[in-house]
Parts: sequence; C-alpha cells; structure tokens
Amino acid sequence: MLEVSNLKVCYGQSEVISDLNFTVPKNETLAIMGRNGMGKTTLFKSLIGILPSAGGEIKIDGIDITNCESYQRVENGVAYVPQGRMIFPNLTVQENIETGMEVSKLKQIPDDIYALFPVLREMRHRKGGNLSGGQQQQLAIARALVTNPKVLLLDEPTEGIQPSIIKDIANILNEIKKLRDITIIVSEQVLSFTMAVADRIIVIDKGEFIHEDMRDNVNSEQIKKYLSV
Ligand SMILES: Nc1ncnc2c1ncn2[C@@H]1O[C@H](COP(=O)(O)OP(=O)(O)OP(=O)(O)O)[C@@H](O)[C@H]1O
Repeated sequence: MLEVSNLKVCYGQSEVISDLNFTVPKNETLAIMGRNGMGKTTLFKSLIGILPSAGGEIKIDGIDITNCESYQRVENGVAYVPQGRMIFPNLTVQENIETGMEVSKLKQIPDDIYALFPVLREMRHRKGGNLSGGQQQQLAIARALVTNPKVLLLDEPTEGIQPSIIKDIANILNEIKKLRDITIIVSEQVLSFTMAVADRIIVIDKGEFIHEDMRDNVNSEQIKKYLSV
C-alpha cells in the first residue's frame, strides 16, 4: 500500500505540486491522467526519490520512505518504469533485466518473468537499443519487476507505442496484478488504455487532483474533456 500525504514538490522557486494526498491499496491499479505538463512525471520522480520533495510524507506499507534515497526506496518496494523507458541500449536484454536484480538478490532471471514476456526470452542476447519501442517497454517493466516491488510506477507506458502493442501492455499489467500482491500506479493520456487496466482513475491538473472515479463509474466524455482542454 502507498500512502502519500501533503506532498509538495518544487523546481527551485516554482511549486509544481503543492499538497497532494492519496492512498493506493494493494491489488489496485490507479491511473493518473492529465495533459502534458500537468505534473505526472514530477509526481512519479518525487515518489521514487529522483526529485526531492519539499514537504509531506510518503509511506510504503506503513514505512516512511520520505527521506530515503532512490535505491533505498527500491529496497523498500518501489519500482519505477520511467517515461521514455530508459533501458540501457548497449546492454543485452538479459543484462538490462539483471541490473534490477541486485536489490532482490536473485541469481538468475526467474521463469515467471520470461513467461510474462516471451519476446524477451527470445531476444535475451540482443542489445536493448535494437528492440522496438514496445519491446523496450516490456524490458523496462521486466527490469522493474525483478526488484519484487510492492508498488510499481509506470510513467506514460503507451507513449510512442502502436495501438496493437498498447493492448499487449494492458494485458501484461493485468496479468501482473493477478499474479502478484502489488499496487500499480500508471500515468497516462490514453483513456482506452486506462479503462483496460485501472480500477480507479484520477485526473491531475496543474499539480492538483481535480477528478476521481472508480473505473466502472467513469464518464468517458468528461475525462476526455479534461484531457483535451
Ligand atoms: N526540470 C524542471 N525545471 C523546472 N520546471 C520543470 C522541470 N520539469 C518540469 N517542470 C515543470 O513542471 C510542470 C509539470 O511537468 P511534468 O513533466 O511533471 O508534467 P507531465 O504531466 O509529466 O507532462 P508530460 O506528459 O509532458 O510528461 C510543468 O509546468 C513543467 O514545465
């Protein structure tokens, strides 16, 4: 479970997030939706500790990680799939996944990872940089999963990915939720994707949450309006 209270994040004097409060329980997928520049990446970077928070508290299963470095947050169960994937282009697929395994002390890549991503097994000796965008996205998710996270953060995982592959990514996230005791938080602009994966949808606007719905109650037209203004 992730609990965030009174979170404040700034770039120098510019306050991008002033007072965010939310809780995401285990086995829930939360989608945070918003237009470009509304604060999704800033929020995720502050949760993983790349950006320091200027105030507030972040807890994982009751443990306060607010003052932890990124690597300590990973040790405490936060995993991050950044926007743009950021895989290592010159390492092989296998080596890319192995970079996530130091934390979990795994000796070899578990079978369940390759079962989720068969294409990565096939391509395990290829350089990460030679994979397609969709395959790189799978690789970034696999690298995050081998840390055995309690909370998996994915920043705009569908960005630059073709529609048929977007469906595959949605299926993979749903499979992960089924197989693991995990909290998934995904930032997105593609409503069809969030409707396929999220239990709850929140809209962020200028660093504030302005709308929240359980997936079954979502008024798609209203959300589309928020995303297009
Ligand atoms: N390094 C930075 N220095 C100053 N301001 C920044 C910096 N990075 C982002 N911002 C500002 O913070 C605000 C939120 O940006 P952020 O990248 O979090 O938005 P986003 O919702 O993730 O957008 P996108 O979908 O384009 O990634 C924007 O106004 C942006 O200009």
